[in-house]
Amino acid sequence: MLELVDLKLSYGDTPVVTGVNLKLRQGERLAILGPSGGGKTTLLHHIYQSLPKSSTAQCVQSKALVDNLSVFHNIYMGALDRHLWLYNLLNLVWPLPKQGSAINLLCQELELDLPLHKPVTQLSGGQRQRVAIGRALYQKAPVLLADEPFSALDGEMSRRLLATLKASFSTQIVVMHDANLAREAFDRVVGIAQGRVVFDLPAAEVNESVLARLYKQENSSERLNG
Ligand SMILES: Nc1ncnc2c1ncn2[C@@H]1O[C@H](COP(=O)(O)OP(=O)(O)OP(=O)(O)O)[C@@H](O)[C@H]1O
Repeated sequence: MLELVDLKLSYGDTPVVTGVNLKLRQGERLAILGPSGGGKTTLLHHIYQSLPKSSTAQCVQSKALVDNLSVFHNIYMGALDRHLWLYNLLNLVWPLPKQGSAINLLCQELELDLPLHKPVTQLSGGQRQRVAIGRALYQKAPVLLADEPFSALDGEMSRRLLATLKASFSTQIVVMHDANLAREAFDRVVGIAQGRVVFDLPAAEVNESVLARLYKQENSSERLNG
């Protein structure tokens, strides 16, 4: 699907990702783990830019929802590319019943028992994350790219939502912090620290010592900076 060869990414003069080699395959569920600030979001953004938009759904961090819009509008945004501008405009001004019922159903699946007209500013962190997941599901594309979609959810709910995502996306690339969930629910895990790939392994081979090596990179960089 996509091969990254010796990828380097920077913000201005500051390198953030260095010498990354990764083969991303169709039909695979890949989790990206690693210490904070290691370059996971930057890498995911690059992957998103490199894939065809028509086949890729993006689940943004919940802070990227449009605050002054409702649950309905934030989820409907996932469908904007599927419809003509006039249809989109009508829906945004006066939601059509067909779209209302589809989004209502989706909210039930996401265990979001809320009025669809509620502004997302009035939601909890976990509810906002599920609205962001809803928007990605409403894009109806085969490939999911998600940035920490479960960080504000409890483990049991994350597992139920992972099953929903599995049924909807044949290919997944998900940045996450929960190593246990990554090992349990994904085929392959890539560890990124200080902008480099520390490991790229089948999920079953990611053991405690592999994880310790990944997070040790964070401590050593903190020591250097401190
Ligand atoms: N827009 C930006 N401009 C300049 N530097 C940035 C920008 N976004 C991120 N960075 C820096 O790039 C580095 C990598 O950030 P990135 O968000 O990719 O890491 P991350 O692994 O996703 O972190 P986290 O787990 O905390 O979300 C960090 O040092 C961060 O400060």
